[in-house]
Amino acid sequence: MSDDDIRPDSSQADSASGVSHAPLGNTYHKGPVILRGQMIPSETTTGKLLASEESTDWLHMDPWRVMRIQAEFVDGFGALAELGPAVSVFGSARTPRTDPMYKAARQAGRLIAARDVAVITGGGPGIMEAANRGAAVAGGTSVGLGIELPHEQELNAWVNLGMTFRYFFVRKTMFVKYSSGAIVFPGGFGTLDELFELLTLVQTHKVKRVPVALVGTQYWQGLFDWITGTVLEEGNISQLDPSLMQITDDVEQAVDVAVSGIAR
Ligand SMILES: C/C(=C\CNc1ncnc2c1ncn2[C@@H]1O[C@H](COP(=O)(O)O)[C@@H](O)[C@H]1O)CO
Repeated sequence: MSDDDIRPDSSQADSASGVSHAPLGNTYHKGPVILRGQMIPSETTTGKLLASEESTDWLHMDPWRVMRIQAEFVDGFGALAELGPAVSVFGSARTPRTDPMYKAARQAGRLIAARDVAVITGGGPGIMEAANRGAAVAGGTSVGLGIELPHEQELNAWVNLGMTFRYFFVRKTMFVKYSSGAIVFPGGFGTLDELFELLTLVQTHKVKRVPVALVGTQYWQGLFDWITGTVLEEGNISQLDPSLMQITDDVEQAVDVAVSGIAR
């Protein structure tokens, strides 16, 4: 029975005489609530649902946004729940295909896939494309978790399991939840955001330790020295924290580090 069904209240009817003793007339059932007489609404719930609306302001309000965020979590969890072991590869969206780091990220994707581990990237160009390419060509699972950006961008052509997110924080949850390790290639703010998100969650024990390999000693050493020097000396991190990441130029070693968190 639908929640807006109107039916006579048979408990009030005298079946012998056939005379209805429902002094207030029909009973309107709204879930567990009954309404009679003047309390019966002129519009039904279904009627309201199906009515066309003049204003679409609600589309841009927080309660509706919360529903969209929920939907994004549901779709993400649904798409990735059965992925199996995976490693995230982060790095610049701007790395040209001719750059040695593009080649290195491709190699990383291939080596990760060869270990039967899925590769997860942001699904964009540059390092992301290279890692997806290496994984897909090697016959592996090549995941792209894209982000809706003002200038429309497709997921790169080497993604074989992809989803595009509207919200950065939902997408970042997916990276953290579904990867057991990460390889970080040279990159800009996006890459640094992904690296520090991971390190912060590990440092604060929100997630268990995730091995992180940084590829490119020349690129990362300055940051690492500043962290282990100034940041540590000022007492803003603990002694342990710098060991959460390892820097290398050797892609095979980076893959070893990243997959070391996967129980076999
Ligand atoms: C800037 C350009 C394209 C952006 N396209 C992106 N698509 C998917 N994911 C992206 C994109 N840009 C950034 N990201 C995420 O951040 C990391 C790279 O950011 P960076 O600032 O380039 O370091 C990356 O790992 C993604 O997850 C024009 O080509």
